[in-house]
Amino acid sequence: MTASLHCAGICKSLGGRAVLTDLDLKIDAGEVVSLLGASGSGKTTLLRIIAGLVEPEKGLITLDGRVVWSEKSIIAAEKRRIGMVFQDYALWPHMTVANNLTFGLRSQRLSDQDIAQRLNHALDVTRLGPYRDRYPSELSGGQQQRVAIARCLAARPALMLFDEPLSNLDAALREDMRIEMMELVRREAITVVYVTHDQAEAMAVSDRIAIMRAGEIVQFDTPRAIYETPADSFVASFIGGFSIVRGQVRDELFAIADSDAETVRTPGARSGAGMLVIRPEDARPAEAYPGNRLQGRVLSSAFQGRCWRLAVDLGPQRVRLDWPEAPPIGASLAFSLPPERCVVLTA
Ligand SMILES: Nc1ncnc2c1ncn2[C@@H]1O[C@H](COP(=O)(O)OP(=O)(O)OP(=O)(O)O)[C@@H](O)[C@H]1O
Repeated sequence: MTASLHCAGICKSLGGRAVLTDLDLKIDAGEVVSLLGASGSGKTTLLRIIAGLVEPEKGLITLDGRVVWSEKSIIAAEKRRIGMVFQDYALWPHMTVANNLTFGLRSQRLSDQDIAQRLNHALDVTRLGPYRDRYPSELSGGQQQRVAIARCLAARPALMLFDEPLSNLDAALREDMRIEMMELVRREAITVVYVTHDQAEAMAVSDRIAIMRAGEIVQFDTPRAIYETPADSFVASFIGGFSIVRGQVRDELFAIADSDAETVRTPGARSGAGMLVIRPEDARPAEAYPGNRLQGRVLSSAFQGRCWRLAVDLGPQRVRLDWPEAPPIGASLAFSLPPERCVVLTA
């Protein structure tokens, strides 16, 4: 009973400032979508509006075609069949795990048998059975987060909203928890909106990512499409590891600004000021693409398991490159880039 979500023309101001401006977002049933953006870009506000905890000033929100918010008709938060998982878990400290899970169900006039069945299913899929009689304070952070997710699942939501659900967990646990959480929502085929400011997390969990800047969605696409063709330099700067180099394009040749470095062939790039996106993994030996050769000075190197991540000074600008070895700091390094990978964004 998973639902599609459509937000159209959402406007919201807070403290006299526009936080969301004419925002549109359309999510298919069963899809997992991340809202990715810097702090203050409006992600949490949008999530709270979808949940019904905050009202927009304008717009339309439908769940599976049913209006849940418009200027004329509003469905209360508790009637929207939306579950929410917060970073601080929001469990009731004085209730056991089982009671945390069933408390909300009791107000829904379900039979005892139905409640027991939902409780057991939620405990089962989150592997919390052995902890059913514990209190939240007797559980680890990861276990508490599983209780919050189990509580959502027990309510059989049509849509689940996650607000930075992993940010209170330590690094080692985050990935395990992320995998487990996503396996679960995929198995239950629940539509998910997932707020994060962590690009790697968004890439890992999402079918599509909505990148937000100052209350607007600047790109909405699959992780792969965003990685291959970021819409602009703002989006590219959000994708981990990319370097963005300022310069000028003339006749599909990119010249780095304030530098006498050689030019780089950038097929299809429009003439004028632009930003060349360099993905670290695209660095090749200098002789691989002689027409796309650059030279710089090694500033630092960090071992990454399969390669070294180098910071290289190209004159006034720096780039990050993956390289099979670590040249000495200060050494000169020549490398090349495949022309078809050289994306130029307008400045
Ligand atoms: N109650 C409020 N009154 C006034 N301004 C608010 C209020 N709540 C949020 N804001 C402002 O609205 C903007 C968007 O906030 P929001 O929490 O939605 O951003 P966010 O992208 O979720 O950020 P973060 O990643 O830090 O949670 C911010 O500039 C914030 O300061």
